Amino acid sequence: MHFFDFNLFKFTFFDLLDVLLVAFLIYQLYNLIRGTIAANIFIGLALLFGMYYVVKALHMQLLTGILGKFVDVGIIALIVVFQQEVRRFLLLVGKNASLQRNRAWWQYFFGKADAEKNNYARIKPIIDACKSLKSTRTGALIVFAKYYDEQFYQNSCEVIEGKISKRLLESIFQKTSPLHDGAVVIAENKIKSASCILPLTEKTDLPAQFGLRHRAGIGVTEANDATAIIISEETGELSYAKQGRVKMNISFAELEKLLNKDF
Ligand SMILES: Nc1ncnc2c1ncn2[C@@H]1O[C@H](COP(=O)(O)OP(=O)(O)OP(=O)(O)O)[C@@H](O)[C@H]1O
Repeated sequence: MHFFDFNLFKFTFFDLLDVLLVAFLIYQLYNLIRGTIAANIFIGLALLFGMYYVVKALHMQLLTGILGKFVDVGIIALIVVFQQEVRRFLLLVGKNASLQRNRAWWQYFFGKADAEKNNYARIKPIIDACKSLKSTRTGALIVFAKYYDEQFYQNSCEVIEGKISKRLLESIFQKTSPLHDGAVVIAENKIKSASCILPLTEKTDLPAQFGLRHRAGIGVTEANDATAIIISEETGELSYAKQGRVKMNISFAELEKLLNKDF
């Protein structure tokens, strides 16, 4: 009689790799949906799947039949329900293999000082504009898109295609400007568009003072490979959003560091 199957405990290097990769994917998934409404949906679906296997093991025919209908369309339902999260996940995976990254490594080894000098020249007008907007308590939302998705941005934006300058940014966000409502999108080293209406985050754990501007600033970084500076009209505070998370009340020195890294 066969009591114990030692083959069950054969653990190869690839099994270990398999477990580590699954753990990594679950961790990334957790990071993506943490604090969002999707986390509740995910728990709901996990319970449904769990229940299906329990009732199946207990041979409860009727419930197994009903729950089985949901489980059968499992992967398609997951993709439909988590459309935004799947998009963000794929962006995250793709970003690490992107040409932009490889160029950054190249610069790291062969031309760091030069790259930093150029970068400072690029970000200075943005920092100067933020200083001025903060001092006048002018609300602003500036998005830095790694990839300018025409379909995503252009539907709701005014096309600008202008050189990045302090005065242009100030003029756009001035309260009497027809373009001041909405976000400015910077990509390909240009102010691509202004007055953009962006998707709002569905996060439920944000500070009470965060209104639509902050929600839009966080939302765009969830749906796209982008970061965003948010200047509050109410308090003049600067926040920085990246991958759906937000750093509040940052200083200009911090902003410079963040832009140096992300822009
Ligand atoms: N979907 C959106 N996309 C881009 N900008 C938006 C969007 N919704 C609102 N805004 C901008 O946010 C402004 C309203 O900001 P609101 O007062 O609700 O935000 P807030 O996060 O509390 O910021 P503040 O501290 O500046 O008041 C609008 O005038 C508009 O410019």
